[in-house]
Amino acid sequence: MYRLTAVTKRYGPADDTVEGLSDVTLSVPRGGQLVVQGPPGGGKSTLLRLLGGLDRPTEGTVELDGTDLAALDDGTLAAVRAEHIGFVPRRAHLLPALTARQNVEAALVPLGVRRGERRTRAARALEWAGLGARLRCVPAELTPAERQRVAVARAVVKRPKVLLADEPTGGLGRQDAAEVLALLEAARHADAVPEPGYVPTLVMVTHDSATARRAPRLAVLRRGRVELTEREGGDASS
Ligand SMILES: Nc1ncnc2c1ncn2[C@@H]1O[C@H](COP(=O)(O)OP(=O)(O)OP(=O)(O)O)[C@@H](O)[C@H]1O
Repeated sequence: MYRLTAVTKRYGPADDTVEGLSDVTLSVPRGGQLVVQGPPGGGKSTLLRLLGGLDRPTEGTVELDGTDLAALDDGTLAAVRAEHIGFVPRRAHLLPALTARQNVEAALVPLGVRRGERRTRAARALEWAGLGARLRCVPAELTPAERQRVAVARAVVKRPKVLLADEPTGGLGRQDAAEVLALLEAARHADAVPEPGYVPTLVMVTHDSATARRAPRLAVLRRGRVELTEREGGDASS
């Protein structure tokens, strides 16, 4: 469960600050879903960076399952990120010399998973992502949409508590974008994921209006301020 309490993030020197986020309070239950929208500069990336422990708030607390991320030292925070937070960026950023399978396996190395298990889990995650026939391809041999699906598999394979996606379909055509979004949403359904019984919390920045309409929770960020809409039935009906 994520709980943000009175979170403000300021950038820049004291005499010339920009507020990326202003007094944001919200929570997302374990296994729940939040879609984030808003105009350019509204604070979406700032929010994701704080949720992902990539940055610390100027004021307020960002708690993941009761742990205040900002109170952790850098080493502990890095370990929490490696184990519990799966991030899908705008562009896949795969390692060009490695195959799709090796790219996915790489997410398990910091967790000390042995090689045989890494290979099995990476293959399973890629099969789940519809890339069972592409395991041995290097990124240059994959389409942009396939590379983005590898990025989703790489985030999911370690069974993180949370999946964070920052405009994961940027630059993709309509059909490809819909497939990547469907994959991310599918990751929340225990029967569809490669790891039985695993349901991550999903926070996703997307401009896709159909995804926003389906989301049990929608946060619109304008000038750092949040407007939250929760749909009746919440995550149960999603
Ligand atoms: N590292 C930084 N240094 C200074 N100001 C920053 C920094 N990062 C973000 N900002 C400012 O904080 C505000 C929110 O930016 P943020 O990138 O979070 O918005 P966004 O909604 O993700 O925008 P976009 O859709 O354009 O990516 C903006 O005014 C931005 O200029």
